[in-house]
Amino acid sequence: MSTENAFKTGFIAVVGRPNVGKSTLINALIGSKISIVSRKAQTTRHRIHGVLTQDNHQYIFVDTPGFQTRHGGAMNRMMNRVVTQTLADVDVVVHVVEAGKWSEGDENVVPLLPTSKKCILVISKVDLLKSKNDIFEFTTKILSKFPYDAIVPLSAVKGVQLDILLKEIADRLPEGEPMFEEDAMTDRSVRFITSELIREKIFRLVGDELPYASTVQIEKWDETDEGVHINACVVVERESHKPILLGAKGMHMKRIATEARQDIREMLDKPVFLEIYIKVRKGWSEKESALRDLGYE
Ligand SMILES: Nc1nc2c(ncn2[C@@H]2O[C@H](COP(=O)(O)OP(=O)(O)OP(=O)(O)O)[C@@H](O)[C@H]2O)c(=O)[nH]1
Repeated sequence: MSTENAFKTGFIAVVGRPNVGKSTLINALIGSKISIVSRKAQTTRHRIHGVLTQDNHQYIFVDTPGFQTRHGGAMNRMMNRVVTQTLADVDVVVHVVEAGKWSEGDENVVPLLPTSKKCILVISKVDLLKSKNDIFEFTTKILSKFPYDAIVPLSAVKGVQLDILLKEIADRLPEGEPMFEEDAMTDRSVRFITSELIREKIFRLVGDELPYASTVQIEKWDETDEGVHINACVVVERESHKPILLGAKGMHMKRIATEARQDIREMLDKPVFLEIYIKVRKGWSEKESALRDLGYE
């Protein structure tokens, strides 16, 4: 029997084209970056991005890989399959679009939205709008494309309307006991998170030029009295990817390593010595078996 104060727990996927502000939004909702990382967990159904437990609600945000539209190949097909499977299996989908900016990338997301799920439209970055009136016409246009359950304009950076979004999500979560302890530690290995942190930096810096054509393997992990010595190897598809990743005078690589080292250090809370190499493995994203070798399912 349903009671007003019953605990509600559910899975939430935050989707949208690159750069609309998904990560910023999730970080603003669930707190600092490190707390997301430390709560990363592997379940049989989902890769968990982070968990927020508040009042009598547990919001479990799941990872959804980017929607690939520009590049063909096995990687692309696998990515879209993962997206469709993930969305079929969550309780609430949050589709993020950027205020006043609708592009082909957004258009491509719409057919992947499941009609059988609760789907909330978030209009992000409203702090950048010159006039709030602009948003009305923009929103009306989007509403003709999909039967959204709710609309929330917000700014993750300014912290505007985040509580409203949480309320809209909460209203749509099913009743159920919490699945995670408030401070549940990771059951995904720190090595995996380390490789994800490096990968994140690569995508931030050169993602447009190297879309999904790289992966990161941790080749050495030595814990000593002075700290953790880590050797990581970035596997790219072609020789021509190497200079992109390196950047002029190795500047890209240096920045990737510096930023990744800071995050890893924060996560492990001890000194980190990080070396990153680049390896070329021809056509790896075309071969599903090679993908599996490298840890993709
Ligand atoms: N002004 C403003 N900028 C924002 C807001 N939210 C995100 N941004 C900026 O938008 C850019 C992209 O944000 P991300 O959170 O990385 O976007 P994303 O959708 O996760 O991007 P991908 O990881 O590429 O899919 C960053 O420079 C953010 O600082 C916001 O509410 N206001």
